[in-house]
Amino acid sequence: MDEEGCFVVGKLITFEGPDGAGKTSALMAVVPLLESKCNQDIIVTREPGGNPIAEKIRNVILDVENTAMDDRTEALLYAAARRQHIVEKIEPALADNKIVICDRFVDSSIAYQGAGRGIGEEAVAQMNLFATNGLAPDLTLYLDVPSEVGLQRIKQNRQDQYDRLDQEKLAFHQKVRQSYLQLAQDNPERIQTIDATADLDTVVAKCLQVIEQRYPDLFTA
Ligand SMILES: Nc1ncnc2c1ncn2[C@@H]1O[C@H](COP(=O)(O)OP(=O)(O)OP(=O)(O)O)[C@@H](O)[C@H]1O
Ligand SMILES: Cc1cn([C@H]2C[C@H](O)[C@@H](COP(=O)(O)O)O2)c(=O)[nH]c1=O
Repeated sequence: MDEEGCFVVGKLITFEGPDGAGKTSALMAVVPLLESKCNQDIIVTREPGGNPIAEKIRNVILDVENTAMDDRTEALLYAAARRQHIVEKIEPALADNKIVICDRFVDSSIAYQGAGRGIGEEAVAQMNLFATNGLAPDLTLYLDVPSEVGLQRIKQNRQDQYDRLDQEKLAFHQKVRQSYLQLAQDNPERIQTIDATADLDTVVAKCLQVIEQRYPDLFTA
């Protein structure tokens, strides 16, 4: 049940981590494996984005031309995209008893805008409550890598897709990672940390194991 009294029956599972941790790669490999064993429908989505309005906001946020963007404007845009995504896509899917697997959610705002930009993690968490109306993930897989490793992966393999946040200095990404580690420490039930320095197959196997252990009833033997 959310704070407006809507009945939420599905599950929201989020993937989090610093840039280049391998969230998208892991998620894309995990989902077909889950689908082959799971009794419930699964939808995959991402933030910022996930629906046409939020994808437009994503383009504004990540545009390397937008060097003048104020830190609070950035935080508000992420939250605005999130609100639209929740209302249009996440809540209807949860109400329809689906499993929603989302590449990033509020923890990203807390780590990147709260800690990375220095707005304050508590302030960003509070501001996001307005956007989420209390909707929170049931389970979060936090893929942990040292910032240098994540940035190196992006530099090596994805330089053509460098966005405004990827361009930030190492110190920014280190603050982001420290914030994620603190979030994981403060929310041990919800957030499961996965060592993402391992090879992709190992990371994928670990993600599957965590999900299956948490929700054994969803899977056929
Ligand atoms: N476990 C891994 N070991 C080595 N390289 C990896 C691993 N996982 C992903 N990669 C590579 O690292 C790069 C970044 O991966 P990916 O885009 O999945 O990360 P991400 O966490 O989604 O990044 P971002 O948040 O910046 O979008 C890709 O080129 C991918 O092939
Ligand atoms: C949701 C969200 C994301 N970010 C940052 C993290 C990344 O650098 C970019 C885009 O994400 P992707 O994984 O590369 O697709 O946006 C953020 O700073 N705050 C957020 O709330």
